[in-house]
Amino acid sequence: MAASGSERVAVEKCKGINGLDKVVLREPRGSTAEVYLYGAHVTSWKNDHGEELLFVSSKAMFKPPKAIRGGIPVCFPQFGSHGSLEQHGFARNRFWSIDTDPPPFPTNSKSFIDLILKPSEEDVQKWPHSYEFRLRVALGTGGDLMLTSRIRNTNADGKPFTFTFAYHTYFSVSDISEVRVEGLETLDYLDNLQNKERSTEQGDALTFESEVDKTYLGTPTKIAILDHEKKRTFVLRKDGLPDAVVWNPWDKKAKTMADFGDDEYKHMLCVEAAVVGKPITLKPGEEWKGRLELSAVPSSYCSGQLDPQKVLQNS
Ligand SMILES: O=P(O)(O)OC[C@H]1O[C@H](O)[C@H](O)[C@@H](O)[C@@H]1O
Repeated sequence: MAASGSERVAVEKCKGINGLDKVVLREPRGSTAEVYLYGAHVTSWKNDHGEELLFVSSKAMFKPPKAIRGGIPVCFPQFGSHGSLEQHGFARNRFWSIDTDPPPFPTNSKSFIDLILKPSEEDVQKWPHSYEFRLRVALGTGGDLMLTSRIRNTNADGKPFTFTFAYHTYFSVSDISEVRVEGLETLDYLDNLQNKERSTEQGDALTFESEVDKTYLGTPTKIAILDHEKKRTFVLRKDGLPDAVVWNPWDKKAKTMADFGDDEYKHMLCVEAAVVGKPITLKPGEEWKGRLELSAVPSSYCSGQLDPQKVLQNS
């Protein structure tokens, strides 16, 4: 996959913070992404101007067994506290391997990496199942970031297993109070701050003025995050991931988190493509696929009026 001559290498394996292995993806026009093998964790996604699009806390530890605070943690086999396992499952704090011989999987990107996670003996004690979890991280021409998870039940005892899942994406935003999220209006959600009580969202785009931790159920495949100050819109497209979690800890919770700066809540928003409401069950031999595609586009802002339909259609 190495490019020749003056071209930059599309996929480079190197050492990251604290000597942890990471992979750098580069796309010819200049976009980049970085993935740590620890957690198969995307920690950076930059556009062709070199601007960072993901939030990673200045206090993130990059120290196993703590998951990295920011970027895109992968939550599996459990999202949040929806089950008896540790919060968000264990995939985010396991060492993944590079999958040198992945099953055929078409791509038109030259800049991608395939990672794989299989259970250790210790994992089997916690979750008594055998599986192969393959994650492909790819940078498209134009700089889109694409994550595809393929999870296969390889149980030899004939038993199915059930899981919940999320790509826990931390977006970098200029100022949380200037941000709107479109695509989740009028949907039902579970309010994680109210014992997962079910409510219905109002008709307006979401805006933020306090702590939020909601799981929206059965969302459209496209969600937009509009950053007015940056004049940037993130567009999430998802497949196989019906739900979306929206999280910002705000000031009080921020202060209780050792790996998160007191004021950093102003510059991040998590919008997480997820499967929570109806967990996935796989029989032995069956495979599930969940795909997330992120793009960042300049947003037009005319005299205080953003037409949500236009933003969603044009992107
Ligand atoms: O601190 P973590 O385990 O990484 O979780 C961070 C957050 O993740 C999700 O967004 C959950 O909905 C929140 O309840 C949780 O606080």
